[in-house]
Amino acid sequence: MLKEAGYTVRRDPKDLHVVDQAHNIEFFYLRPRDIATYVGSGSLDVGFTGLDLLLDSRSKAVSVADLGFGGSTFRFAGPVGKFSQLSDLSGKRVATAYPHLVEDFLKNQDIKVELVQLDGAVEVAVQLGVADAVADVVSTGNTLRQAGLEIFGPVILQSSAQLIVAPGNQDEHTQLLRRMQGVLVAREYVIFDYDCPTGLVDQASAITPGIESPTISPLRDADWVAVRALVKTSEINAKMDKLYELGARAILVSAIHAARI
Ligand SMILES: Nc1ncnc2c1ncn2[C@@H]1O[C@H](COP(=O)(O)OP(=O)(O)OP(=O)(O)O)[C@@H](O)[C@H]1O
Ligand SMILES: O=P(O)(O)OC[C@H]1O[C@H](OP(=O)(O)OP(=O)(O)O)[C@H](O)[C@@H]1O
Ligand SMILES: [Mg+2]
Repeated sequence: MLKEAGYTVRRDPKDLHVVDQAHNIEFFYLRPRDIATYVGSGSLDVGFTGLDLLLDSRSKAVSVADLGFGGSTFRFAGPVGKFSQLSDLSGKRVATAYPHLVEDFLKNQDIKVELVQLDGAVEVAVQLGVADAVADVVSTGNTLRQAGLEIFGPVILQSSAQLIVAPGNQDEHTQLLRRMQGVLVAREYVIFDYDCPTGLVDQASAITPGIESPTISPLRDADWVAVRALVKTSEINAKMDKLYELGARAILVSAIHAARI
């Protein structure tokens, strides 16, 4: 995303530090767990990290934008059929690599457990006998299934990538944030161009209203107009079907390289 946003990024995945002279920015590539700590202490101005890691770090860094990618949920899981609700965890051993996140959540729910702090691969902790249940990042759920575990209890957290800043540093990130949002919009939308019978423009505009309003341009044949509008990537096929059924033709869909809406 940084590359798409026009910044200099590392070429070698082993590089830990890159200077982008054109933008007067230094980029540091850190372990996911350490990013919020650096930003919270003020040694770095801004950072990209997961909400789960930000909360677990208990750092003073604050999120200024949800970047809408890197989504996961944070859940409790135990052997199939063994736990059904949160209160079943009382007094049990719970393995996690996010002890503060789990501790804060359980404190709120007034449940006491014995936390077993691990560094990763926590799903195997139950099989190896060091814990009765786990609290971990779940995306597809494949890792849990393979370990013979199932989720139970409430969602601890919905996490996704955030742009975080040092406290009191809110002004440092405006250009970075705007550019990242531009990349997100470029990924989220496509451009629709199509020919529409002049009498059907209102109906076609209702299908592709665009952001403010679709662009309608005259064609040489007065019975037709050209329509251009932004459409959500997730709606491409449904909108093409509707437009074609309505009578629109020559429907072209193009990717957006960059955008600022
Ligand atoms: N399978 C996944 N799907 C989506 N997001 C994930 C997944 N696994 C981890 N994450 C997210 O990625 C961020 C960093 O976690 P990650 O597990 O990559 O760190 P790590 O374990 O320290 O690094 P690594 O896995 O590279 O050793 C967290 O915010 C987490 O929510
Ligand atoms: O629900 P899933 O799609 O299976 O994804 C979730 C798994 O992905 C991450 O593990 P990672 O590979 O980062 O290993 P780690 O546990 O050592 O961090 C996370 O910690 C879960 O174990
Ligand atoms: Mg991991």
